[in-house]
Amino acid sequence: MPAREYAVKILITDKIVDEGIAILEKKGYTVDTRYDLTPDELLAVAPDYDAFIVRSATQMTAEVIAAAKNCKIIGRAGVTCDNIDVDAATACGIPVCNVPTSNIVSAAEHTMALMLAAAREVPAANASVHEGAWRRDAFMGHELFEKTLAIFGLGRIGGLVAERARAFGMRVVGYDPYCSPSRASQLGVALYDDMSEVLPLADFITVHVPRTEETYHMFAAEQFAMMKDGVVLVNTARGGIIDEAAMADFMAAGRVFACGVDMLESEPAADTPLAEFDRAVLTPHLGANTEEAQMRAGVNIARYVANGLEGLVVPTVINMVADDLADSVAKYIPACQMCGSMLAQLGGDVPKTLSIMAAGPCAGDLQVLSASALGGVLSRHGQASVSTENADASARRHGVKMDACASADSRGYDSIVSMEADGLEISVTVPGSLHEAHIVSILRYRLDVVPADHSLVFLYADEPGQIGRIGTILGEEGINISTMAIGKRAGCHEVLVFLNVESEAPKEVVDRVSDAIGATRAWSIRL
Ligand SMILES: NC(=O)C1=CN([C@@H]2O[C@H](COP(=O)(O)OP(=O)(O)OC[C@H]3O[C@@H](n4cnc5c(N)ncnc54)[C@H](O)[C@@H]3O)[C@@H](O)[C@H]2O)C=CC1
Ligand SMILES: O=C(O)CCC(=O)C(=O)O
Repeated sequence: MPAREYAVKILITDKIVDEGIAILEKKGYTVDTRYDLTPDELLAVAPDYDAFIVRSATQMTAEVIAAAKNCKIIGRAGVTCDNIDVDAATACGIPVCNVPTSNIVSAAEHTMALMLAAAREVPAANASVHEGAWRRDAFMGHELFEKTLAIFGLGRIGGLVAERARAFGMRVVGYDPYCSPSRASQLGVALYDDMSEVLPLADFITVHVPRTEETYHMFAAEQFAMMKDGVVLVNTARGGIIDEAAMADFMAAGRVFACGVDMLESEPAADTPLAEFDRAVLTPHLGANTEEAQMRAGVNIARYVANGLEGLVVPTVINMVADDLADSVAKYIPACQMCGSMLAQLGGDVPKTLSIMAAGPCAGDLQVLSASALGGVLSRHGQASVSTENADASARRHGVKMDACASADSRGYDSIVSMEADGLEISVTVPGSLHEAHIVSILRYRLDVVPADHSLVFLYADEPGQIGRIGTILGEEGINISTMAIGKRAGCHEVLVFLNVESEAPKEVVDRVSDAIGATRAWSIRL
């Protein structure tokens, strides 16, 4: 990264995981965490910051955004950006990005938890036992098996709920005017065009639509009147979609058996009419509150915000060009940047050629992968910001001839990107949802390593005792090895050792190791 003239400051106003904060601090940003700012305090400090990271509690109003004169990006560590005035940000030229798949599994699982808890009166039964009672007859619940579940909103979370409900043996029907019949049929959901046709069919109803003008009080007295007696409703989407007062009336009348509600109309709030019902299972916006979702959200939003500050491609910008980039491509952006940076360090100069070959779902946007790889290559040579818009011009300016192609051979991985710069090769794959890039081949030596900030790479003859020599010298020099991977290449008597080290090894140390093991090549790599 080029030296900065002033401290770039990031304000985080809702708690994200420490791992996310560490990513930003490692890049040299000043990170302030202020989790209890009042709206007025936020307005007052807004001009001081280059970037903001929020979850759902902070209101990034038009006024705050206008005050944030130095803001270059706003990151939402979650899915929904309805607490950010996105139009105001767009008008100010500020990209807003999110992590759209970070918490969807958690939200879907919370939906199932609420559905089961409501159907079996788990909270009330639990409370009674805590009070010393043993009232088995008081709690007679309902099975999910062979019941009809109506899902309103068949997007990311609605789709995951459909899969889970089918595993419980439920019949699943749905209403979503924007869902294609083929998606519904893939999900095993009978799709209806009219909400009023669906309501009388359902034993259970779950809501997964955004809160918009169209969906506000989408479930009001008129809709409750169309539902089956004894229906169970779940809302983990947004408050206000269900009219709480109407639902309370139908619960009081015994027409609604129970409900599970994660999102109240005004948040934070305990003054809902639902609070008086034991069979109203209420949680304080916990859909995304799992270790796993928060790790994905915090780590990935930190990476995206850093990208935005460095002028690199931000895969999940919702108000500008990179909108709607599939997660399968998005997670390869930092991976390609990292490999580009490694290739530039292996080659020692800007390469004359840079070829990208991608296989699997990541091949869905070769332009983005190429721009990211070039960004990594050029970050070592004075140009930090490469986007899809300026990639061609940047390549021409630096004399890099680029090409990219998709391949049908993903070598057994879900997706893989192989890149070659002047004949030097690196292949990377990014399994799972934590976006951890694994190098699976360097210079055609096969291995599996997640590179750290500092690493050492040696090529040497495969003879007994070599690893011991390396370890001894690094130990003597006070350099701790955190991980080690050995790469082999068919028919080659040399091996490649890749060592992640906890601090940068000075050149004299690298030379000392090289001499001791007779290395034919040695590199010290910094990411
Ligand atoms: N409880 C929590 O912590 C969390 C809640 N959420 C909420 O869950 C909801 C769903 O999120 P995603 O599945 O990621 O969104 P998504 O955008 O993938 O899906 C929303 C679906 O609703 C459909 N839809 C829009 N208007 C509709 C209408 N009038 N009638 C029926 N369908 C309509 C859309 O076509 C789309 O398929 C959002 O409201 C989001 O804010 C998301 C994450 C965590
Ligand atoms: O934990 C959060 O930030 C809220 C999650 C949420 O509601 C969302 O991502 O839309």
